Amino acid sequence: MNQSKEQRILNFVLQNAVRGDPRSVVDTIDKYCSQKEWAMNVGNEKGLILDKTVEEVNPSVALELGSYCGYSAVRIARLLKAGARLLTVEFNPEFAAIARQMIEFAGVQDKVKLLEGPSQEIIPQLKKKYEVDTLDFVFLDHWKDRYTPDTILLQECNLLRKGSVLLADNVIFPGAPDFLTYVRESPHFQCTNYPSHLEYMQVEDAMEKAVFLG
Ligand SMILES: Nc1ncnc2c1ncn2CCOCCNC(=O)c1cc(-c2ccc(F)cc2)cc(O)c1O
Ligand SMILES: [Mg+2]
Repeated sequence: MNQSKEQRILNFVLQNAVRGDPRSVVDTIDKYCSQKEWAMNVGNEKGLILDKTVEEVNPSVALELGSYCGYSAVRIARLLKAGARLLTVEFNPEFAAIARQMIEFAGVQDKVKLLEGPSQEIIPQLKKKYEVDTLDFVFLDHWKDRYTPDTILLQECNLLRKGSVLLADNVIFPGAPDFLTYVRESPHFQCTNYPSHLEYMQVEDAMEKAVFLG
């Protein structure tokens, strides 16, 4: 049975990156996906916006929706302080298996817990099953039409506190227009837009930061 693109990305990392070095894993995925096969990692241009936001927030508990191959989980985890943790949620079992191996190879497995399943099932379990009080940082990078319902669900589950930061990928391409409207019109969020480009392409994209005001 021929390999999936995601398996080819993982194999390229296993053969070319440095085990235990998150930066080399991130750079190696970017090298493969810019030169050989496009894939929906957040990429380096938007990745720098992600890095700056994570450094600014310095989260103790972070959530990622949409792990894919683990690129942004590795990118986020490498910046977390001792004792901080990232929960990353992936719906697709093949992607989850690849992401687990990517996280392990990068050496950030002690900081990252990958939860397999749809976000709308996992989010209500975070407090009781995964011992989360509130989330300091949330990276939204899953189905674009889940951004709004899951932002509402996070509030309903009391998982946000005054100052919790949401950062959403792809608000221009593929686009999350209802999410932009929702957070920008809500009195509970203070929003900032970061224009950028679609990973590995010269197509306009952007990230939106939404700070929960309580
Ligand atoms: N836990 C969960 N619960 C629910 N759903 C879940 C889930 N975990 C995963 N999923 C499923 C969705 O996962 C992937 C979502 N990401 C994208 O679709 C994406 C697409 C493009 C893109 C595609 C084609 C183009 F031509 C141009 C750009 C670019 C990006 O940067 C993207 O992030
Ligand atoms: Mg994305």
